[in-house]
Amino acid sequence: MCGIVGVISRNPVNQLIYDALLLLQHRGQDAAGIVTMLGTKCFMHKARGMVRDVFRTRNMRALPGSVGLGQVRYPTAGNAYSEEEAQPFYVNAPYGIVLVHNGNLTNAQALKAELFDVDRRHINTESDTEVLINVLAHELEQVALRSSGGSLPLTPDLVFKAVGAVHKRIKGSYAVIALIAGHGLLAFRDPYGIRPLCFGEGLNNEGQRDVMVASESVALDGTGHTLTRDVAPGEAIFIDLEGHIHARQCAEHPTLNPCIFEYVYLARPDSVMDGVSVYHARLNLGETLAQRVINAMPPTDIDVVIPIPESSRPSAMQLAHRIGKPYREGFVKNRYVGRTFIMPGQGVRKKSVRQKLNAIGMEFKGRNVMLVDDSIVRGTTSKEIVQMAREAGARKVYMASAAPPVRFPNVYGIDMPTKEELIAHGRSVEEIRQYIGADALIYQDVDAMKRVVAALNPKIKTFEASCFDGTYITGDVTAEDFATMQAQRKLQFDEEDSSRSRLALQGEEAPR
Ligand SMILES: O=P(O)(O)OC[C@H]1O[C@H](OP(=O)(O)OP(=O)(O)O)[C@H](O)[C@@H]1O
Ligand SMILES: NC(=O)CC[C@H](N)C(=O)O
Ligand SMILES: [Mg+2]
Repeated sequence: MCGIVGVISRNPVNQLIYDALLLLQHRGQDAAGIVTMLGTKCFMHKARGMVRDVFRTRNMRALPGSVGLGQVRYPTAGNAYSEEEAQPFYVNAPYGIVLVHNGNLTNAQALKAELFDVDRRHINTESDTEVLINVLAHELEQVALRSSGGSLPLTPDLVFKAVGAVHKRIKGSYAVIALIAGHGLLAFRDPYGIRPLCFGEGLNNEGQRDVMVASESVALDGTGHTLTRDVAPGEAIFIDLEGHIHARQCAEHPTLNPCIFEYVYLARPDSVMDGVSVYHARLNLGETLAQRVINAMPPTDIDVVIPIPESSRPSAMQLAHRIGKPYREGFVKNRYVGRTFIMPGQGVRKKSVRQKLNAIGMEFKGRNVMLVDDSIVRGTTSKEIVQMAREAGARKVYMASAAPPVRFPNVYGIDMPTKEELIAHGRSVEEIRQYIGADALIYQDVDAMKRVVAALNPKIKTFEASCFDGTYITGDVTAEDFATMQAQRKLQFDEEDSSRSRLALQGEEAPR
């Protein structure tokens, strides 16, 4: 996941995009970027780091124009430390296109070769987003050329035809926002609806209408926009420079299969995604988890329920309510340390858990505590936290996870490319319990998880839940694709690790 936003307005959009990116910061902490457009000229600033560090006043001043887009990046392809791979990406032909992407292409390497050999386009980074923008550029060029040799204006109809052709070539997950210079803002979502995308409208200070497209509704709410609806799977929305919204279904067989991990962990609880309140989904997960706890042990064995901040709070609260035990805040989160799961590299993640969370002794001393987390992925957080609870004087430390065991790699935009890194891969629940050092470990059930989230929107029949059930919803990820993606990520990790070690030897901090 990454956070993406695009705006068409009649007033400058630099501050509006900045504010929206801050609201999407939880979706990517590694790099941030904004492009604005004045006339047909694009202005770009992007760099590694969090939004507040990337944009200084001088950078904001250099982003004029009333149309623009932005991204916060959580890398799932290519190199986390490369500034070049920060988004937006730009190509100069046709028209001049800038693009931001949330998701992960599963056929990026094959497309890269095809773009070079057949379309005569060179890809200069390891980013799948650079592949995506080049496929879109090529297809736009083709539809423009086919319509009277490119002499006619680029109409929404032609843009939609190009998106239809893009859907046929690229595989995997993608929510995309692109600016076509001199024409407008294009947004589209993959035919499986894996990654989220929504749009809405608002009135600016002069009473004029803005249109905003974003990954999560929280970006619209927080900037004074009203959610119109989600972009449908396979659908494209084209907003022309007058602010008129054109929409068309561009995929042949679209189906809605939102990534269930968005509801578990990725999204902000105050967002509504594909008609489901993320907060409500987490309450429901806490409710069914409570039933699993009751089945596993008498609640009288538990003195207190303690969440592992931040994302597990709604589930832990509901669990406590359901089993009739007090909910207490036993860990304080340092608000200046980001989300550990989306940090690149296991070393930095591990160090960050202790920097981020600290125990309040009185909530643990002599008590049997039930710790609740939203998910256990690599086990980095739970192993440290169980130990911290013991150090704080807990008598028994039980652990419950609002998500089922994460046993399979993800190829659709969550950075867990290899099964070996997952604590639940090849281990029984009892073995995981021993590894994290808890006195009991209770997991959510896969079917119950799907059932209680789907209950909030009857239109959702299936989820992309591959990391829990091993079913890859696009159905076209071959063993070779897996191997290519894993090898490519491993190569990046090795390069990143060796550059970290080199810097450490020189007594310098590795870039973060
Ligand atoms: O088993 P692990 O590999 O440690 O991953 C799972 C943990 O990582 C996430 O927390 P994170 O600190 O990223 O974010 P949060 O503050 O939103 O909970 C998640 O909420 C779990 O606590
Ligand atoms: N998490 C994402 O959406 C990542 C987008 C893209 N695959 C990148 O690595 O930059
Ligand atoms: Mg957490």
